[in-house]
Amino acid sequence: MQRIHPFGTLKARMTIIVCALVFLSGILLSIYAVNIVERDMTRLVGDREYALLSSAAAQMEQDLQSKRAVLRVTAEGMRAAQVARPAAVRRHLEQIPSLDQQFFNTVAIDAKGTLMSSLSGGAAAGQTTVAAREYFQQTVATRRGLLSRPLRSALSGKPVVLLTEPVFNAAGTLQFVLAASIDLSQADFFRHLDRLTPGRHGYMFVVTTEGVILHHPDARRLLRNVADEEGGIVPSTRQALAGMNGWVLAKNKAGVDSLIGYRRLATADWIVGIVYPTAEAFAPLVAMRQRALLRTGIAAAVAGLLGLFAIVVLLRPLETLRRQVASIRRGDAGIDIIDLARRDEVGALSRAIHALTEERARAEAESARLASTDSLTGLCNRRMMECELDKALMRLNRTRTGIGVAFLDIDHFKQINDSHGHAAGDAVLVEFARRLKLAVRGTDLVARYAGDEFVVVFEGLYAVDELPALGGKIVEAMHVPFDVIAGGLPVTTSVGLAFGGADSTRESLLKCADEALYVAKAAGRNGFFVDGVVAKACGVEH
Ligand SMILES: Nc1nc2c(ncn2[C@@H]2O[C@H](COP(=O)(O)OP(=O)(O)OP(=O)(O)O)[C@@H](O)[C@H]2O)c(=O)[nH]1
Repeated sequence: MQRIHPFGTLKARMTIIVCALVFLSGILLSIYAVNIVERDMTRLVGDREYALLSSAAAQMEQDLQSKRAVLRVTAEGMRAAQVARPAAVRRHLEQIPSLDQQFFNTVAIDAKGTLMSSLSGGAAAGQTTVAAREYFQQTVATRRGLLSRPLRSALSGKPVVLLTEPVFNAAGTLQFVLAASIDLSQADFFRHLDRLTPGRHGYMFVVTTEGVILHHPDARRLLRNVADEEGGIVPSTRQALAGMNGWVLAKNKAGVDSLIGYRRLATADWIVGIVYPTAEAFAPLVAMRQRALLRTGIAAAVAGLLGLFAIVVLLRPLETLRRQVASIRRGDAGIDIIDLARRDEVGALSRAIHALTEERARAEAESARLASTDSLTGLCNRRMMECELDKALMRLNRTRTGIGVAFLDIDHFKQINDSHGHAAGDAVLVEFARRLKLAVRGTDLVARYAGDEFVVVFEGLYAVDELPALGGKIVEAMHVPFDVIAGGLPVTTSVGLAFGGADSTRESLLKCADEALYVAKAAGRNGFFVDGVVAKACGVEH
């Protein structure tokens, strides 16, 4: 039997396909589920960070408001007290402790832009002028306080932003301008932001809407404009400068994938920002994805094993059927061992195999019959006769009896054909065969040898003396005219008979019978002749 490669079996292929499908669908499902969860979680984390950012922005806004309020109240007090001279101004400022708490420094600048007094000392009053500074000019022009652009302080050299407040006299003439600075390099003002710094590598920053950096963990970047920096503005910051509030997933300036949020203040042209590297922000998500994929893989492997087990169990009847067919082929068992009662595909296959085997057996029997039968007369053919004669000769050893062989030929059969046609000749052959069978015992073997020649094998004879009676019976059986043409057709036969024992062969017996037939023919036909018994040769006349 042809050996099947282990991976070529239906079982192996089904298992591989089932495992692959389970694994693939498991992985795809888990990727799909993880993606949905990740999308929601990302939104959740982004919204949470943005909420923190908004609260930090609100806090910063409140800080600025309270600083403005302190400065405005100070200016109001000075206007009400008609404070005008530098010394009086300085004294007044020194009496307000919240100025010191809220600001890095507070200065008074006269209407011409000359420094009148500075709370923290520094440059000498009367010698420093800020007339050219934008914040001073705008305050004078608008007669209102403002929040300046970030700048480097002329007094301290520090990066600062200034809050200004004009002080008028009773007639409404500008007396001087109060300018209070916030030191951008001091963490104090941005403490709310820094408290909210996300993770280990995240950071908060503040830029003006023009892109100037007010607060950044890298202090060297303070007062730089993001547009002037190497690499230019990252796209998300460009959007924020254009007015976008919200968060995005994008690369930061260093090229790190990050969650980046922006929140613009309502009362200042400032934008508070947050940068949170995604590797850190979504670390739990990454861990969750790995866990999910690992568990899916394990589940798929278990499902595959269960699938294999199920396939092995389900295909067992097929294996049983294969074994049954193999043992039927070897001849160890009959066709009946196949279970035909199953109600599944294996049952259908069993029934098909059973039916096929039976059909084949029938066909073999039929072809064996055809191979051993003469199709016209239905008698055994020559081949079958020779085979049976051989067997009969072999049996003689046991039975210790003799055997007789009769060789027959229809007399002048050619004339019958020629005179009455081939069909009539066939009909004569059929009738001749029928009569011949009736003339001998049912146990005798009657065969058509060839054309109009027939052979009869008689078993169980004891002596050659028995043959004349048999020959006579045969010749006699043909004497009634054959009913194959109107009025009947006289048909006679000549018979040669031979007797043999255990030492005879098929060839010798047939040869003797044929020779005896020749004698019978020569003697005038319509009679028989027994080989070796010349005295008993006799003609039978009609
Ligand atoms: N109709 C028919 N004729 C057959 C068949 N087989 C052989 N024959 C014919 O049978 C004839 C046999 O003739 P022969 O045996 O030569 O001689 P015969 O006419 O019988 O003369 P004798 O044998 O000498 O009496 C031939 O003409 C064959 O063609 C057959 O199946 N059907």
